[in-house]
Amino acid sequence: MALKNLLLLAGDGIGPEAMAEVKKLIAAMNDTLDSGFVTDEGLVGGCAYDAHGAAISDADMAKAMAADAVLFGAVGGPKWDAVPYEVRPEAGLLRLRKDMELFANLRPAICYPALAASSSLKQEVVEGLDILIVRELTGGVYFGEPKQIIDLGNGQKRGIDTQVYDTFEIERISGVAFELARTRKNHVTSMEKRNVMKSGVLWNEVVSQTHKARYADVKLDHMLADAGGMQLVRWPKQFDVIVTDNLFGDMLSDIAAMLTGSIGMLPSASLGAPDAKTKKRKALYEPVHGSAPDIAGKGIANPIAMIASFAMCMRYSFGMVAEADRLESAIAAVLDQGLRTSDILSPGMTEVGTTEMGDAIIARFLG
Ligand SMILES: NC(=O)c1ccc[n+]([C@@H]2O[C@H](COP(=O)([O-])OP(=O)(O)OC[C@H]3O[C@@H](n4cnc5c(N)ncnc54)[C@H](O)[C@@H]3O)[C@@H](O)[C@H]2O)c1
Ligand SMILES: CC(C)[C@H](C(=O)O)[C@@H](O)C(=O)O
Ligand SMILES: [Mg+2]
Repeated sequence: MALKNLLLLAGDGIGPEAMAEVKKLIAAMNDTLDSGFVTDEGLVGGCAYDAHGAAISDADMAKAMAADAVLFGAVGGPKWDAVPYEVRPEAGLLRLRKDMELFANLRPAICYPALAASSSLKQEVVEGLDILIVRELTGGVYFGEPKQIIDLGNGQKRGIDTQVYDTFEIERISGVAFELARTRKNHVTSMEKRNVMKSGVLWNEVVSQTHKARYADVKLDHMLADAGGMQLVRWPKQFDVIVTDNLFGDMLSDIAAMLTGSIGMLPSASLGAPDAKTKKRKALYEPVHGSAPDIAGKGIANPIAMIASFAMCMRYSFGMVAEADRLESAIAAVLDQGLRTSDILSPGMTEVGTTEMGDAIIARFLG
């Protein structure tokens, strides 16, 4: 059996706490199922800055490029608030995305039945929710130039970020969304702000052209991104796949996270294009949440987003669909059993910490 090379980048704050649960799962899978995972580890974020003065070292970057898949925890925290912008913790994640060309970020928001009653929204609004946000991840205002602060010399400064999208970037991300929609409810909603932004006008045009040329069988709607945010909270079940740019995708996926009960529930996959010869794609899997400095070190972080990110890794990087399904079912079963970390706690449920939640999911998965 071919070995499966994983690079683990746990990062800062609750990143290492959540990653510890996935490490236990990987060790258990190797022991009992002979899964053949080989892991290496590296530093990213504030811990990498402390060690090397950079948010990720060239050596760890090279390991990420060579791995079959990268598992990423979270980066950032107040300790590094004052470090120079170029080497801030988040720069490590952005470099990984850019250098690995991970243009497609899949952020599924699923409301597990056991959590429907504990959402901040009404039960009927979120019950059975299963949507997928496809976020463009290597373009837009995150990477557009110029990006700078200019001193205007009159006591004023000017901060500039630039939103840039080329046709091929919009074509390839909308292609991913249409392909995935065909495996789901066959419905894509594209979100931009064509009423204000030129890049929004182009986005709308290219998504429509791609649809007409290659995916006319898929239902396509367009929505202004601000209205999309409102509709996500009003009646999220109207959506199947949402395709949107880097910044809108960042914000809309945090909104979608709360539909599932907590940001501690939302996994993601960041994928590159398949290699022309090997068909393998570079990939990084990470929870949508951050390093949660307010709860770091307390042993109470919800590890489900990290564990579910590993399920996505098995599905998308290794074709281990049965195992991925079983892991997701184990998460659902443990929630059905009433176990809750504090972020998803509701009356009558049993509060557990990060380790107990991880142990319970692993036991269900293996049992
Ligand atoms: N992918 C990443 O590494 C990533 C993503 C988002 C934010 N960040 C960084 O993380 C730092 C903190 O950002 P923030 O506070 O805006 O966002 P955050 O996601 O870290 O936290 C927001 C809130 O959600 C809670 N939360 C998050 N994950 C949780 C979990 N697994 N279990 C329980 N509760 C959880 C936190 O306690 C906090 O109250 C910043 O430096 C930010 O740049 C990193
Ligand atoms: C940490 C930060 C750079 C990142 C982003 O803005 O993309 C995060 O918020 C995310 O959602 O993955
Ligand atoms: Mg975000």
